[in-house]
Amino acid sequence: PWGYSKENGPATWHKDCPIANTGVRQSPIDLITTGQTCAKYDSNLKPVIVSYPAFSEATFLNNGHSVQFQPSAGNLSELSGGPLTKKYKFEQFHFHWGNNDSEGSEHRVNGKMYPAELHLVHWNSESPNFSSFQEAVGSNDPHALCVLGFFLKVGAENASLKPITDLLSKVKNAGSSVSFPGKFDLKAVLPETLTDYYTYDGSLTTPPLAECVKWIVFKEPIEVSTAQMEAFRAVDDGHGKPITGNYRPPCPLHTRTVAASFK
Ligand SMILES: NS(=O)(=O)c1ccc(-n2ccn(-c3ccc(F)cc3F)c2=O)cc1
Ligand SMILES: [Zn+2]
Repeated sequence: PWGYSKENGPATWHKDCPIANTGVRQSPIDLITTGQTCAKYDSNLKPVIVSYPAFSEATFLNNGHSVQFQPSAGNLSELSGGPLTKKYKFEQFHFHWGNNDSEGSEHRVNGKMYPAELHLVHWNSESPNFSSFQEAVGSNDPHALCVLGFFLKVGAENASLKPITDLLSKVKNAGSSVSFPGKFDLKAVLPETLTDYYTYDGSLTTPPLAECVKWIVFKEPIEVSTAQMEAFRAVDDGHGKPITGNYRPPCPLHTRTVAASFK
C-alpha cells in the first residue's frame, strides 16, 4: 500500500495511481506570491463562510498515514462563500506534519514549508450528480470537493486544538480509533475572519489523487505549541515507526492560475 517511506512514498504512487504523473491539476502546489506565475489578486473573492455547530459525536482515528476526525453522518456543518457557488457539507478533517519544525505542510508559500497543515474536507451537497461524499470523490466533477487548508506554526498552545492533540496518544497505533469524548468546537480553532486566502483547482493529495478539489488555503497560520507538535510526531504508521512527514511534495502548476483574495 502507499505511504510516505522511500519504498511506498509519493514518487512511487504513479504505479497504482497514474494520475500522479499524468495529472495536470495535482495538489499540493507551491503558492508563489511574486513574479510571473504568481497568485493574482481577485477583488471578487468574498470571505469564506463556515457554519460549524459543535460536533457532538465523532470518531478520531489513525489510518496509518494521518489522524482524522470524522463526525457521525448526521452532522450539519456547512461551507459556502469564498470562490464557491454552492453549499458544501463537512466530511472530515485531518493533518499533515513533519518530524521537525522546518517541514510538514503540503502547500508552501514561496518555497517555505510550515510544520503542519490542517485540512477540512467538504463535498458539494447541491450537485445533481451525487448525494454522498463517496460519490462526490468518484464523480469527475471539477469542484465536487472543497478542502480548506490552514498552516500550523509553532507558538502559543492552542487551547481549541488541545482536545485533539491530547487524544493523539490514544491513537498511537495505526488502525486505532476512539470515539471522541464530548463536544468539539472546530469553529474555535479557526481564525475569526476567513478573508485572506489563496484558491485554485487541484486534487486530493494522496491516492486516489482525484482531480475534483477546489482548494482554499488561508494565509494566516494557526499557532500550536511545541508540545502539541511533538504529539503528532509520536503517532505510528503501522510499521512501528512514527509517521515521518506525511506530506506530498509540490506538483507542477501546468496552465493553472492561483487567485488571492488579498493584495
Ligand atoms: N489531503 S486531502 O487532499 O485533503 C485528502 C486526500 C485524500 C482523501 N481521501 C482518500 C481516500 N478518500 C476516500 C474516502 C472515501 C471514499 F469513498 C473515497 C475516497 F477516495 C478520500 O477522501 C481525502 C482528502
Ligand atoms: Zn490532507
